[in-house]
Order: sequence, then C-alpha cells, then structure tokens
Amino acid sequence: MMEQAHGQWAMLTDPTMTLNNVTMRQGAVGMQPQQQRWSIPADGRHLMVQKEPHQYSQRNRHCVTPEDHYRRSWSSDSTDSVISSESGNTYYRVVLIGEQGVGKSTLANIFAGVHDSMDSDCEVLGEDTYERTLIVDGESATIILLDMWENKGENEWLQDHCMQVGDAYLIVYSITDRASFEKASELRIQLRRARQTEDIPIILVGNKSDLVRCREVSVSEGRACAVVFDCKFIETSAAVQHNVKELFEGIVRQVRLRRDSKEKNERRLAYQKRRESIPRKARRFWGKIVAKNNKNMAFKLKSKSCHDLSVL
Ligand SMILES: Nc1nc2c(ncn2[C@@H]2O[C@H](COP(=O)(O)OP(=O)(O)OP(=O)(O)O)[C@@H](O)[C@H]2O)c(=O)[nH]1
Repeated sequence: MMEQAHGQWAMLTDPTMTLNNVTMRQGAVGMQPQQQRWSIPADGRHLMVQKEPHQYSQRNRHCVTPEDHYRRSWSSDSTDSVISSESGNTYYRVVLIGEQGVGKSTLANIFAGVHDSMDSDCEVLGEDTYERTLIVDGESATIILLDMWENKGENEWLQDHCMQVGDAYLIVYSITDRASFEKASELRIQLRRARQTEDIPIILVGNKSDLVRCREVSVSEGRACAVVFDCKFIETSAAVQHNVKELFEGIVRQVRLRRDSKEKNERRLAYQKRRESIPRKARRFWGKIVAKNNKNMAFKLKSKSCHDLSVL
C-alpha cells in the first residue's frame, strides 16, 4: 500500500511492495545508492523514504551496508554486546524541529557520525533521514532521525507531515537566540494541537551551550518552559558534542517509559542504577535530602525531573 504524499515523498506501509526501482525487503534496513535498494523496519511501521535516488551530500556521506548494520553501535554501555533485530530491536522515529540555524543539522550530523573520530554505524535512509542503533540500558533501539523541518511558509505541508509522523520530538532552540526559544514554545503548542490525544515524548533542547558569553536564555528559563509545557529539558553543545549522546539515549528512554510495561521499565531503571557512576549516585542521594527538606516539594520534584531524561 502506498500513499502519494506531496511531490517526491511517499509513505510506505507494505514491507513487501516494489516501487519503481525501489525494492522493499522486510526485516532488513538501509539503502545503498548504487543498488537503489530500500527497506523498512521489520515491525512494518510507516517510514518515509524518497522515491528517487538522490545525490549524496557531504553531510550524508556515512552509509553502511546492511551486513554492517548491527556490527557496531553507539552504546551507553561499552560492555554490552549489540542485540540483533531478530532479538527484538525496536524502531523509534524521532523528528528534529526548531527555528533556522539553531543546530538541528549539526546534531543530526553527530548522530550520523559525521564528526566521529571512530567509525559510525549510521545509515542514511534518504536526504535528511538517518538511522542508528543504540544500546540503551542493555537493550538495542534503532532511532530513525528526521531532520527535514523547514520554517518557510511554502512548506506548510512538510511541517504538518513532520508533526504527524514522529514517535518523539526534539524541539531545538539556541541559547544564544531568544527568538528561537520563543519559537520553540510555539512549536510545542503546534505539536500539542496536532497530536491532541497522544502523550508524545518531547525534549526541549537548548543547543549551543558552549557559547557562554552570548547566552540569551538562562538554564532556569529553559527548565521552567519545559515544566510549563510538560516536556523534558536538556542543554547541549553540538559544537563540542556535550550531552548529545545523552539526548538521544534520553529520547529512547522517554518513548520506552510510555510504551513498555511498568515491569520492563523498572528492570531498566534498576539496570541504570547498578551502572550509575559514584558522582551521579552521590548527586541523586543529595537531591533526595534537599527534596525532603523543601517545603515546596511537589513543585521541586516536578522541576527537578524535567532534566532527568530517565524518568517520566
Ligand atoms: N558554537 C556552536 N555552534 C553551533 C552549534 N550547533 C550548531 N552550530 C552552528 O550553527 C550554525 C547553524 O547550524 P545548523 O545545524 O545548520 O542549524 P539548523 O537548525 O539545521 O539550521 P536550518 O537547516 O537552517 O534549519 C552552523 O554554523 C553550526 O556550525 C553549537 O552547539 N555551538
């Protein structure tokens, strides 16, 4: 089944279909430009791909064969081995949205491994669409990252589309640009309207945290905004790759917390705690003492948890 959607994009839902030169194979992932081969996740969920073979830009230069796919991973735990798709890998479609120039593509490039000193396992599924498998809390998860958001009016259909297709969203602003922060709030409202009945995981991302002297939006403003809009918050620097891995692991955890059973999530939390570093353990312990002594505990707990991406 294929749904023609605005120009060159198509939404593919049937994993066995053939489209022009594009062959869909169930179970495997990835595309090789020479072979014009496309495929979708084994779970058969919608995935947006380009119908025409495209020119690979410099930033999309990382492409691996399907055989390479599960060989390496961006793991949160170096001692874990990668779990294959056959053993229950899960796919998460994550959409980057935000004002122009806030660093969405730079974050996507880091995800894609363009800046990695080591080899990346990222696959390019189409212009501005990347796929990478991470090991988060001992389990593999594949993120399909869409960096196709455009703010220009004539691309309204694309914006609507982006608002509909994500399993999770990263709303990015630049801490050096107040207007982009305000835009982030607008986008949050737009997203809420578009997906009214759904509890979609969203992380508000204050990027460019390395530009300390140009800061226009404080950390507490970012946090307060996340509390008001009921989403998570993190500051990142794509330039120095600070908190980027944490961001992508965090979005996986946020989806899992909503989708999976309580027992599964409790197991993961226990796993995280076992592997937590001593400074982090100490911080958590200290946080509990502070919360106990705080009269406005309800507010404190809420505002405290907006930057903890491992809890709801
Ligand atoms: N100092 C600093 N510069 C950054 C950071 N992230 C991105 N930049 C720079 O900001 C500029 C814009 O980054 P992009 O990644 O193109 O931003 P974008 O949000 O994708 O922009 P559009 O594609 O126009 O929507 C580039 O010059 C990046 O090098 C960061 O964390 N710190």
